[in-house]
Amino acid sequence: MPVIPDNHFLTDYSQKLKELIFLSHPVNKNDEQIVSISQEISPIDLLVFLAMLKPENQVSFYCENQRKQEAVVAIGAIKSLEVKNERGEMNGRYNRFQQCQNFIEDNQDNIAFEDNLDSQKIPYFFSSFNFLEHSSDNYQAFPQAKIFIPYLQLVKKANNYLVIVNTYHPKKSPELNLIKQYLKQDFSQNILHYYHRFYHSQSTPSRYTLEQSNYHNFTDKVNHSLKAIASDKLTKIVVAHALEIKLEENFNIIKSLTNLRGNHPDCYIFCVGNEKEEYFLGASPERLLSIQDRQLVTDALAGSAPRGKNDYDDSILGENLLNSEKEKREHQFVSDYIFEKLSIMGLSPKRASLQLLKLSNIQHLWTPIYAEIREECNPLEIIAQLHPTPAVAGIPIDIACEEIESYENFDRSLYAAPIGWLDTNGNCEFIVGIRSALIQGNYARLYAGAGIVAGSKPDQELTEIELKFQALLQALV
Ligand SMILES: C=C(O[C@H]1C=CC=C(C(=O)O)[C@@H]1O)C(=O)O
Repeated sequence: MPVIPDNHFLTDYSQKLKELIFLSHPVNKNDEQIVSISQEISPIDLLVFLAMLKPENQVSFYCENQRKQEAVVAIGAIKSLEVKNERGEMNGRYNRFQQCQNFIEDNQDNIAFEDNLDSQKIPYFFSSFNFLEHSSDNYQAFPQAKIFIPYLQLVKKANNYLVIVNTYHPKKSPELNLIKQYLKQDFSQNILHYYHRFYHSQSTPSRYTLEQSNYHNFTDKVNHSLKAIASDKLTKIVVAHALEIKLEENFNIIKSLTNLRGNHPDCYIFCVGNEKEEYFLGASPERLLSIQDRQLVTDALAGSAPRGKNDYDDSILGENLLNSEKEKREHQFVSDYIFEKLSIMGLSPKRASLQLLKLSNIQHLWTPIYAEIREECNPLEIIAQLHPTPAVAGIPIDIACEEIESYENFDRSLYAAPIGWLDTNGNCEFIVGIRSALIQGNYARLYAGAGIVAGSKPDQELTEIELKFQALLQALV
């Protein structure tokens, strides 16, 4: 029988653990080795782990795929790299990915693994990139590229839960032994029990004010894009819109993520937090790049329809989507682009047949694309080639990005951008940060976009982005 200690101890437990891991941490002087220790624990909700163990003003990363029963949480940065604005840089489009790759190469041999940890298969590098490699905004919540090794992480694979602490405390030091003892003390029970009290004491935000909806801006942008398409400047462009809302109190990040997870079991639920308690979160159905044991998978995802109110309506909507000449064209641009990019890299990609991806609120045309990785290929090199795909930018890519920059009156930040993790062995999982929002205290900017091709109708595109916003609003407020 597990003994549940009294509340004083429980409060103390997570507090003390945070102190040991984050506060009383030695400063790295001469690029010392990072010592990595791990402990298998009994099951715990990763959001509980995040809520209870993230100290204020520490960076964080969370990504969960319920279908695959996989999730990761990373808290604090023991080592990190930020790449700021790259306008005017030579080869700026690829440089930020290259810099992050260099960071991995410089650090991956500098981690000493204790225990029998199969370190090769564990995410160690957590990363996010802004949609564009530069920005004209004075303030940016997230830099153009960021990669970090965390102090504390939790990795879930099916029913296995592994806590990892990365530290500069020397091997066999008393501090390291103390941390190990703490991790062994019925960790999950201790964290969970106190969390229930914490969670129920949080208020539920309800009322919000719409700071800006300006949907006419969106339809204006669609009309403008249709003209650019008619004049052959572009073939496709993804027009995005930002909805700004304000609450009376701060957004509750953990509750929002819990709601997103409940409402969107087929999506990746994700959240990236910076040192200023600003968060970028969402429920994305789109995988940019997954590599596991040299098997690469990516998604061509474009073309949308709502879900039906009953099975019959739903299958009609699905059939219409599969047979729509305009939606298929919009989709094909994406599929061909990804296929071509992977082929140019010498990866011999293979496409599955076109299918429907049915999500709780929307359905999409979907072509999974597979390839086998050669030894010399590193994941960030592939991401540099793939991002942005025409599912979030357009065709031709460079012209679409120029239009996006000059016509969108907001910074995309991490919207539609690569967010993911890598291990020390070439495995990775990166998603595309769509169906997402930037949260700063009681303010949120929600993002949604729609692909525009010849034949797109502004009203229908507006309905599509309203559907996407609705899903986010339901989770956030
Ligand atoms: C750019 C977004 O979605 C993309 C992914 C799937 C379907 C899309 C579409 O049908 O327009 C978009 O290409 C977004 O949701 O903000």
